[in-house]
Parts: sequence; structure tokens; C-alpha cells
Amino acid sequence: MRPFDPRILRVVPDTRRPVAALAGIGIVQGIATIATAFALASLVVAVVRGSDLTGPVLWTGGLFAARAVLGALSETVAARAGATVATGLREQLLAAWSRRPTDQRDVTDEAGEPPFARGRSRALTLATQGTSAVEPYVAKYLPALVSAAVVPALAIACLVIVDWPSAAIVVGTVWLLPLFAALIGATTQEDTERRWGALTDLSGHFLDVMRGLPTLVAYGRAERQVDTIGEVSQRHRRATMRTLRLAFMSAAALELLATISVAIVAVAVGLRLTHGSMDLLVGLTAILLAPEAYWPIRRVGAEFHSAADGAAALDDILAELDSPHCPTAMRDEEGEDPHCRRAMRSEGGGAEDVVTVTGVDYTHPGAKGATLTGVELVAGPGLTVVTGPSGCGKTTLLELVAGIRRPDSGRVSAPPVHLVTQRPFLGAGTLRDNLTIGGPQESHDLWEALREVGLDGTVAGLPDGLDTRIGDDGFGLSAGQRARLVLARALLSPATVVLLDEVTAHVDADSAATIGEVVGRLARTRTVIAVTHQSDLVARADAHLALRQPEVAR
Ligand SMILES: Nc1ncnc2c1ncn2[C@@H]1O[C@H](COP(=O)(O)OP(=O)(O)OP(=O)(O)O)[C@@H](O)[C@H]1O
Repeated sequence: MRPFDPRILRVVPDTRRPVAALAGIGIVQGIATIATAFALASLVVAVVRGSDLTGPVLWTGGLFAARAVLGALSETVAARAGATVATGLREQLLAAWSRRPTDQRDVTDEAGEPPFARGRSRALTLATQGTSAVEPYVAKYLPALVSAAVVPALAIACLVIVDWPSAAIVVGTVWLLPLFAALIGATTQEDTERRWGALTDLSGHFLDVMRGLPTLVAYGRAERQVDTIGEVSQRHRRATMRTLRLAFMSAAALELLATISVAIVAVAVGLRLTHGSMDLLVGLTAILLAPEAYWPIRRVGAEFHSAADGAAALDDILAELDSPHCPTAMRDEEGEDPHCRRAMRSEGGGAEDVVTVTGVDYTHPGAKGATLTGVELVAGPGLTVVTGPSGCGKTTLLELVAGIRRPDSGRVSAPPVHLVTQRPFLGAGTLRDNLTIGGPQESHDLWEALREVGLDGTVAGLPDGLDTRIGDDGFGLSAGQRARLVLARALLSPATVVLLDEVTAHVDADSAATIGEVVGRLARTRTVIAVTHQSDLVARADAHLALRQPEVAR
């Protein structure tokens, strides 16, 4: 773990100001603490000598009040800095992931890990616990680090002026604390990484079980997952307990070292006071100043363990944000990115509703042979159907036109499109939410679109109408209703090009007929490219692209 990672200030510039404010407050707090040592010593001496207490009382009271205000200020700024950095990193991660083309989301990583199992759980952990773990790193650890860099030096400088023998003892012992802290840090590094890995495994496993729960229940296998999750949780618990044990032990070690060092200063001062070779004011000030050289370093040690997860997460998050747009495996010797260079999808180059695919080749990352070779297509307003045997690359072609995959060679030119996939996204929320994902719409437009797809009667019959809630993945709707709903969403989209991937799959004959009519009407005003196995839809088509099974077996 690096003491400070300046990349965080570059990635989330909003953090600069609060971090600078925290550093400033930390320094002022240090000065106030040292001044308190002087004020307290003079107050005690004034009490012992029976002299006027007004000045020392006012100074001591004022300094304590100032420290309380500074403490509250520091907590507030720290909480804000933590929240800013966590939100900023989360936004950056989501933006980076959504910018990344599909080819890079599903590519096998360098360690040869399976494409999704690790990537998805890692992404989940990074975006949730990962970004939250960075909060204590910024809000607690960084300010502690600034104090540790400034306050001990100030305390020692004051000690040199007040009583150089005490300063010599402090200088002779204080370096042991960072040394111990660094040694402990090196030991805990591996543990932190293990714990972080266990947390990622736990999240990934839990996510997979949740997603597969209906299937597991259907096959009577759900109970077995309890043991597996229990086992993964125990691994995480053991790793956490090991970290906590180390944290307590290292805090105790630093505490002991600091206490012994202050005790040496106190004994030396006590001996000189007893022999009368030292003034009481000087002696008391030295005893009160000495701990100030140690506590900021002890605090860094204490904050280190709560920040260690944050530092590990920060490393992963920044690596994720810095990762090139194309995987390393796809770069040539000069570090150029042939995949990116060949990314020839242009938007708005041609007419606003014409899709042109010229000599496109595409191979899925990791696949042994090409899925598409030399594909040619020009689709203008009207209905173009794409047919071909299963696995010949129809979906892949739509993804290339939509720009979520990029061709290895050739050219794709298309305006922004609306893509209806085979498993369209229907999120948990109201019907209205799902229809207005692309942007706000008037209620009468929503009803009009529902009427077009023949769903208005069904929705009107629901108790909450458009505000009826559905579950994740359209839970609560039949397959036919889901297909009609996503088609209504396509009608509401302003895109001039609509891509439909087997919208009639899994629906009954009635729904398929209705959907076929809607697609036909849609094609009167827009460019519709539909992948289909339905002869009705093929019969309606203005153009037909028949793809062949690729020749190279995978
Ligand atoms: N992410 C991927 N990684 C590797 N290979 C893939 C990936 N997605 C699809 N493929 C492979 O690419 C080929 C074309 O897939 P695609 O989904 O485009 O076919 P399709 O013609 O739409 O099939 P279907 O009619 O069954 O939907 C298939 O052999 C498939 O196994």
C-alpha cells in the first residue's frame, strides 16, 4: 500500500479541495495542540506558584475551544470528502464500463479466468464495497498522514528550543514508530489482498445464486447453496478476523513503544527537576510536548488498517479506469491498437436512415474462427429481414450495426439506432418507468404506443394502469406481453433505425401476428432490420439478407 496515491486527485478532481482543507485543518490542529501544551504547563505552574491565573486560564480555555471547533470542522469536511470520492469513483466506473464495447466486456482476462464469473463479481464488489472502502482512506487516513508529516516535526522543533535533552530522547526513539508501522504494513499487505479476494468471491457467488435462484428452486437444488454460501462467508469471516487481530496487535505495539518513549522523557525530566537543575515550567512543557511527537504517527498506524481495504480497492478501481479501450492481447508490437484502428463504425456519415455494412469480418474474442466474413448490407427505410441458421451470426451483425461490437475489418455506417435484443432489459419498476427509459414521454403517447401493440386493454385493466409495478426481467408479464411492451418502447424511440432481434420468439401465434403487423407499420416510416425465423415477417420484407453458417468450425 502506497502512503498516498496522487492518481485519486486526478480521477476525482472534486476531492482536491476537501483533501487540501483537511490537510490545512490537520496542521492548524497540530499547532493548537502544541500551543495547548504550553498553555497547560503555564496554568499548572501559575496554580503551584499562586500567581495570576487569568492569562493561562483564558489561553487554555480558548485553545481547547478552538480544538473542539477544528475537530468538528475536520469531521464534517472528512465526511464530505469521503462521500465525494466514493460517488465520483462510482460514476467514473459506470461511465468507463458503459463506454467499453461488448468485445472487451466479455473477453477472457490475461490470467485466463472465465469471461464472466470473475469479471462480474469483481465489478460488483468494486462499484459497491470497493468505492465505499475508499471513504476512510480519504476521510481518515490522508488527514492522519498530513498530521504525521507536520505535527511531530513541529513538536520536536519546540522541544529543541524548550529542552534539548528531551528533544534528543524523542529524536532517538520516534523513528522506531514509522519503522514498526512499515514492517506491520508489509506483513498485512498479503492479508488485505486475501480478504479483498474473499469478499469478491462472496459477492460473485451470492450474485450468481440470486440470478439462478428460480432455476435452483425448480430443480430442488436451492438448499445446497446455503452450505456453499456459508463456506464462502466463513472464509471471509476468517480473513476479516485475521486482519482485526493484526490491527489490534499492531496498535498495541505502537502504543507500547510510544508510552515507553514518553516515559523515558518523563523520567529524565523528573530526575532533573528533583536535582533542581530544571525549571518546573520547562519540565512540564517538555513532558506535555513529548507525546505530540508520537500520537500523529500512532494515529496513522490505527487508520492504516481501516484504510488498507480502501487502498487495495483504489488500486483496482484506478487500474480499471486506466485500462485501455481494447485488451492488451489485441495490441500490436508498437502498442498500437489494431482493433481500435479498424473500428470503422461511423455515425451520421451517410443518410440519416440508411445502414451500410461493407465487407465486414468479425471474430468473437477467444473464438477459433470468424463468425462473419465479408458481410454486405445496405438497408434503407422499410423492412429488411436477416435470416440464417442458428449460430450464423445474425445477432452479432445487429450488435455491429448498433455499435456495441466493432468489426475486425470492413466498415459499418449507421445513425444512432434503437436495438431490441432477444432478452430486452425490463427493470423492476412501473410499466411507465420501463416505457420511458429513453426519456420522458407524455402519458397519451405511452397509451398510443400501447394501443399500437395491442396492450392498451391489458394495461387499462390493471389496478394501477401505467403505474403498475413489474419485477426484474419483466416478472409479472407473459412472454407475449413483454415482447409487446418492448416493441411499444421501440415505437416511442426517436431513432430512425430500429433493430429487432427475434421479437416473435417465445410468443404465441396471436401475439406473433400482432407483432408482425406492428413491425410492418413501423417500417413505413423507419429503417427496420429484423432478425427472424418467421415466414410471415419474411413475406412482408422489402429486402432480405440470408446469412450462411460460417465455414470454420469452432
Ligand atoms: N460473446 C461471445 N463469445 C464467443 N462467441 C460468441 C459470443 N457470442 C456469440 N458467439 C458465437 O458466435 C456465433 C454467432 O452467434 P449469434 O448469436 O450472432 O448467432 P445467431 O445467428 O444470432 O444465432 P441464433 O439464431 O441462435 O440466435 C455462435 O456460434 C456463438 O456461439
